[in-house]
Amino acid sequence: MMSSDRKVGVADMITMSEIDEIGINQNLYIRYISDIIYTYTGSILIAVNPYKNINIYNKEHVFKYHTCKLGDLSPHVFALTEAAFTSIVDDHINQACVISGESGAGKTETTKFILQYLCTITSNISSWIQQQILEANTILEAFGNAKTIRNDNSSRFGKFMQVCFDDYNCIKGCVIQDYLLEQSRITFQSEGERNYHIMYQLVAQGQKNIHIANAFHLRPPDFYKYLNITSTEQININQESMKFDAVTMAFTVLQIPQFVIDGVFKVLSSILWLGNIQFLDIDGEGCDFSNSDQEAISYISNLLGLKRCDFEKVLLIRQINVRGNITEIPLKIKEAVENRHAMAKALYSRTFTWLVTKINNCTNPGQDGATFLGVLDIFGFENFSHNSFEQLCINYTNEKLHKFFNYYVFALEQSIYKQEEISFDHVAFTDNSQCLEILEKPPRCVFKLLTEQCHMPKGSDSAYLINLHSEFEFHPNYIKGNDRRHWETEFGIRHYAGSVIYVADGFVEKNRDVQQDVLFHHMSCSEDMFVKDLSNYQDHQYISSSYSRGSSKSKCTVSDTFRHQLQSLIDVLQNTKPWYVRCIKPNLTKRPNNYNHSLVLDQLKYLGVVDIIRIRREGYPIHLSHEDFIVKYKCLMKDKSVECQHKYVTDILETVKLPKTEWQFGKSKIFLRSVVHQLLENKRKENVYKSAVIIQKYWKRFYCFNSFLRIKLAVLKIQHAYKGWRLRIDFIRMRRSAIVIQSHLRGVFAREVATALREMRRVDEEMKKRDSMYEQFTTIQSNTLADCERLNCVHRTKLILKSTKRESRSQQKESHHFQSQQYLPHHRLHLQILQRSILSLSPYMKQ
Ligand SMILES: Nc1ncnc2c1ncn2[C@@H]1O[C@H](COP(=O)(O)OP(=O)(O)OP(=O)(O)O)[C@@H](O)[C@H]1O
Repeated sequence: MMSSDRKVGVADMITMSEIDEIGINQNLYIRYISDIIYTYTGSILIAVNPYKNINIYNKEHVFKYHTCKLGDLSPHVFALTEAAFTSIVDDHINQACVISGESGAGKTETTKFILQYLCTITSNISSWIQQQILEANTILEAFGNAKTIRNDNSSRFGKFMQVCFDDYNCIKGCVIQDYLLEQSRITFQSEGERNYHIMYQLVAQGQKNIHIANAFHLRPPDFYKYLNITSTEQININQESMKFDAVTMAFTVLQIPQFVIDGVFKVLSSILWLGNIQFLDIDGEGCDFSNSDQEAISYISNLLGLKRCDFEKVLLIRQINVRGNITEIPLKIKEAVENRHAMAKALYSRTFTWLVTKINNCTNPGQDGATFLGVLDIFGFENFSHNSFEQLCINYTNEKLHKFFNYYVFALEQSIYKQEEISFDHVAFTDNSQCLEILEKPPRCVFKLLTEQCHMPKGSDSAYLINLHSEFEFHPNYIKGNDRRHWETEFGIRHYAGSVIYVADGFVEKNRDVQQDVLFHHMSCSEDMFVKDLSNYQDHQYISSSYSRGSSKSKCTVSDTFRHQLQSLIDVLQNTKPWYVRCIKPNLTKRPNNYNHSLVLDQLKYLGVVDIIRIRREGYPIHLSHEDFIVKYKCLMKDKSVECQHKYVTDILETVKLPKTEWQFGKSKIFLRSVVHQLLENKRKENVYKSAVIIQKYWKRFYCFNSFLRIKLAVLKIQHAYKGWRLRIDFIRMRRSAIVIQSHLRGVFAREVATALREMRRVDEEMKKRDSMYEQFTTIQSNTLADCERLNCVHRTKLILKSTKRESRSQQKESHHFQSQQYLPHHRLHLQILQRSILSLSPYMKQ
């Protein structure tokens, strides 16, 4: 082990003598990113917990890895997620990221990084659902995580999150499946460990906010027994209260109504008060409440909206249904205490399952068969000084997943080699089939024998142990132990990751998981809507029991339910393309820059990393049918005509000058080593890139030309319309002006004509006057002449007549001259004006 004061880097890890010995160092592709170590072996990412914050998970890094292919950039969980996401986009196949490692190795953090990455790269459209998915994690962490000696934020449940995508590859929703919440933590925590985070957060908030304290009857943290079993740690009120605010905020984002949130906190407060009930023994036959219990009972009844008398009965009496007759049996003090613990556990686990269902309802992706990327964050292998039923279930999960991993990586691979008749050296791997058989294979196995005991009225842990010993004494994976003194309390299993000794005490009780039917019956009449809903809510145990057995008599045990869940998980995983993240814990002291070599090597071994490296090196991990190979790599050949597939495939491989040792022909497939495949892929991508550029070029040209034509046409249309409009406007203006001029000229002309007419009329009248005068004169003259004649003064008369004629002629001349002198110019002028007006108006007159 390295000294802790020396900064240890990855280089130290690669040259570790142990890894050299098993000959994998040249295959380990390790790069150093700040202090976190990420490394790939195929599609398996190995991540070493740096135990400190490193700036490699920000948005900048997300976008750096987005659209990059695996291996282009330094190994990173973002690169693996991008590869899985690309596989969804390209192949429309469901993906699964299986994150494993021991407690504190960084599984939960890795899960968060994967979700953060997916939400960021798809956030441009449906950001609300992404926010809800991220906030769902906050709630699950508060209710499902707790401090343990190995990890300050240890997930005490397993989860499989299926992030669903729509046809446009945007996040459509998320479905969460939870596995085996650790219930014992509610009522008991080991030294240095704590209850679930939310308990401390709620109590801390009560310390800061008197209204909350009054509403939920909260007391200081050191008041509650369930929070102070062994831990003497002081809680940081401010910090916990801030986390409480984050949880309530998350509830709001998930659109959970306030009365429901209050209901959840009421149940939590009731659980804490339940822990404070102390019973008084009555002659060893029954029990009653102590004085100090009265406050707790009244608060719990009030918080849960129960009748006090009903609740007291549930605490002190057990009801037994014998052929339809209900018999009431008083509980002894030990039973009452256990019953109270069972109530607390049932309330908490039901609240937790209710929350998961509620989150699923909020983030439901709908009914359509969307593709999904599943992220499995499940408890790692556990081996403590005291291992119980929970450890058996956890280790069983790891066995199941290891088998799936083996199947995917080794067994499946080697069976294909055999089928295709290619020559290969058998790769040995840690096959755990036998261990799984002893745990789960019917009719007689570790879990079946346990369920059998649970269904017996007097089933006990010791009877279970006796059955186990007699059944499996000689099984290679069973350990009865050499020390006879422990035969009545312990049994051991040889797991793939090491032998674990289990203490059988409490197995039957834990597996039975006594349902608090009577309590939930009373809760169904509660005034509190959430409490009522919680009682009506069907626990998955009931659901699975009803479909698996069809009778309500034999309820499923905890292990039955868990096995059902696990099997359906494996079924889902089998239909996905798996990606593995193997998380490694560098030391047991949670310190940065400190690597415990043997600890790391142990984890590498039991996580199957060593085996996987071997098979990657010795095997042919890439296999493609001849057709697929030709379709994929035909682009590398100039001659595109395929006469014989076999020959064409060989031609392709020879064109790229690949050594014959690196590939093999099977019966229907071609098998390639990773190096060869990488080379082919690089060439293909180069080719595809070049072709894509040419296609883009042509398309862009076509697109631009089309756009140009469209624009030109549009411009012409616009010009056309504009010119027409402009001319119409000009014409209207000119016409208006012409009308004005016309009217003006017509006015002038009319006025002049009128004046001329008036003058002519005057001249006419004058002429007529003169004519009448002349007539009068002529008349007078003729009269005079007649008179003269009558008077015989002819001469004189003639003379007079002559002179009168002369006079009259000169007068007439004068008058004519005068007239022509006076009126002719006027007439001429008028004519000229008229002519001019008519000429200037003539163009408009035509119109
Ligand atoms: N990539 C990382 N960068 C910085 N710190 C990390 C990283 N991964 C893990 N850690 C630190 O290690 C702690 C434990 O990690 P995490 O809770 O993810 O472990 P786990 O494997 O999920 O454990 P458990 O099985 O107990 O839930 C975290 O609280 C965090 O402090």
